[in-house]
Amino acid sequence: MTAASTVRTRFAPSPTGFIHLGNIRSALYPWAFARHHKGTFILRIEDTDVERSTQEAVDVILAGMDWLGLDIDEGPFYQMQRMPRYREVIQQMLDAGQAYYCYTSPEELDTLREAQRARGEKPRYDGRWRPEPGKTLPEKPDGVLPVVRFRNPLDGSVAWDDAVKGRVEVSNDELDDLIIARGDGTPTYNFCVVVDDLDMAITHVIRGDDHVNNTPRQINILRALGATPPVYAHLPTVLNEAGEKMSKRNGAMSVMDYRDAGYLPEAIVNYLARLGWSHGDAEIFSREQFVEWFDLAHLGSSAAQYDGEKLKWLNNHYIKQADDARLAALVEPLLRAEGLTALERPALASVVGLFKDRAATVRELAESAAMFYRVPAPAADALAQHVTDAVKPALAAFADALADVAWEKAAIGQAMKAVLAAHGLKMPQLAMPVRLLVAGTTHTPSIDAVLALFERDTVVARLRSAA
Ligand SMILES: Nc1ncnc2c1ncn2[C@@H]1O[C@H](COP(=O)(O)OP(=O)(O)OP(=O)(O)O)[C@@H](O)[C@H]1O
Repeated sequence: MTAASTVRTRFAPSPTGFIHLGNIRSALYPWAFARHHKGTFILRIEDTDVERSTQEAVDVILAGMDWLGLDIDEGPFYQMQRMPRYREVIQQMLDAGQAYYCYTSPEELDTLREAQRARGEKPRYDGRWRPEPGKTLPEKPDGVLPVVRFRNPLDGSVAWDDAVKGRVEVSNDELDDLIIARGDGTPTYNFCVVVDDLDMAITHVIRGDDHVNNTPRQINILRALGATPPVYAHLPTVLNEAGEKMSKRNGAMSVMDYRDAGYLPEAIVNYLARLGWSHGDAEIFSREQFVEWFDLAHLGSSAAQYDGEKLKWLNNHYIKQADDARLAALVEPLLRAEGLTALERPALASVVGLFKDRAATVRELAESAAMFYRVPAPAADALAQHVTDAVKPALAAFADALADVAWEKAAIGQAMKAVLAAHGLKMPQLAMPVRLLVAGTTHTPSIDAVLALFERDTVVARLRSAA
C-alpha cells in the first residue's frame, strides 16, 4: 500500500437546520484532499444535540453534498448510534486512571469561579476531585451524579503544526480537566469527536477554525488513548457580504437555495474551491483540475469574503458552456411553475441556446425563455413610446413581407432591412416595436434570431394587431 492511499478525511456537520456555503466548503476541501490522494472521505453526523438535531437536516446535508457531487466513501455515521462505544472508552479511561469522577455541584463551581474572579484569576476547575498520590479526596456527597473528567496533563504544553496556521502551542495550565461525560453518563462533544476520529482512523482533520480551541484538548485525549494525532488544517472563516461570519443565525442562504435560484453545481464548486485556496492565478477550472491540484499548502490563512457578483460571473461562464438540452431540462420546471405548459414550439433547447450567453442564473434564463410561451402583454406606456403612428406603416409592411419569406434568421433579417430602407427608418425604430409586439419586451437578443424561433403565423398576427 502506498502512503498516499491511507489518507482518510471527514466532514462532520451538526444537523441543526440547513447548510450554507461556509459549511459546505468544509466538506469540499476534505473531499478534494481525499480524492487527490485516492483516499477515503467519510461523513459523520454530529447529532448529539438532540434538541436541535433533526432527520430533515440530515437529508438536507445529504442532498447538498449529492447536488455538488461530493460523494461519500464511508458513512453517514451517526454519533447518537455510537453511544455504547463512547461509554466503553470512558470506562476504559476511568479504569486506566486517565479520567475520574467529579462530584462538584454546579453551585460549588459557581462559588469557585466567583472566588477566582475576585482574585483576578481566570476561572477554571481546581482539580479538587482529581486523584493524586497521597491526596485525600473530599467526602462523596449523597445524591450527586458525578461527571467524568479527563486528567489533562498539568505540565508542559500541547502543540501541533497546523496546515493553515503553522505551529500552534497551548500551555497545559490553560486547559481544564475537561468533562467527558455528564452526570447522566452522556459523553460530551470533544470526547465524541476524539473517539470518532480515532475509530475512523482519520489522518487529516480539515475543518473551520471555529474548532481551533478544541484541538489542544482533543490532542491530549488522543494521546492518552495512545493515538498519534492527525494532521489538522483549520480553514479560515467564510464571511458574508456584510463582513460577518457566515452563519445560520445571520441569514445565510442554504446550499439548496442556490440550486433553486438557478446556480449550476460546477459553478458553486469552482467558486468555493477559490474561497480559501488558490492555484496560481487560476479562477476557472473543472472539478477534475481542482482534485488534481488541491493541496493543503495553498490554503489561504485569512478570512474569505463571499462575493455574490463573482459567483454570478462564474455561473454565467458555466451556463454558457452547458449543453442546451441540459439547460432546457433545468428551465422547464420553472416555466411549468409559471403555468406555461405548451413548451414544444419553439423547442425549449433552441430558446435557451439563444439566451444562455447573457444569463447569470438558470432562473434568468427561464425568465427570458418565458417570452416564447406566453401571450405578450406590453405595458401601455411602452407601446405608446415605440408603436407610433410614424412606424405603423412599416410594421404593416414588415408583417406582409414576413408572410411569405423563408422562415429563417437570414431571410427575416433581409426582409427587415428592405422595410427599413423603404420607410427611411433606422434599425431600433422598427426593432423595438417589433420586440414589444411579438415578445412583450424590448429586451431580447438579436431580433431576427428571436423572430425565427416564433411561429410565422404568430409573428404576423401580432404585428398586424398593432398596425
Ligand atoms: N462561516 C464559516 N466559515 C467557515 N467554516 C464554517 C463556517 N460556519 C461553519 N463552518 C464549518 O462548517 C462545518 C460544519 O459545522 P456545523 O455543522 O457545526 O455548522 P455550524 O458551525 O453550526 O454553522 P452555523 O454557525 O451556521 O450554525 C465545520 O467544519 C465548521 O467549522
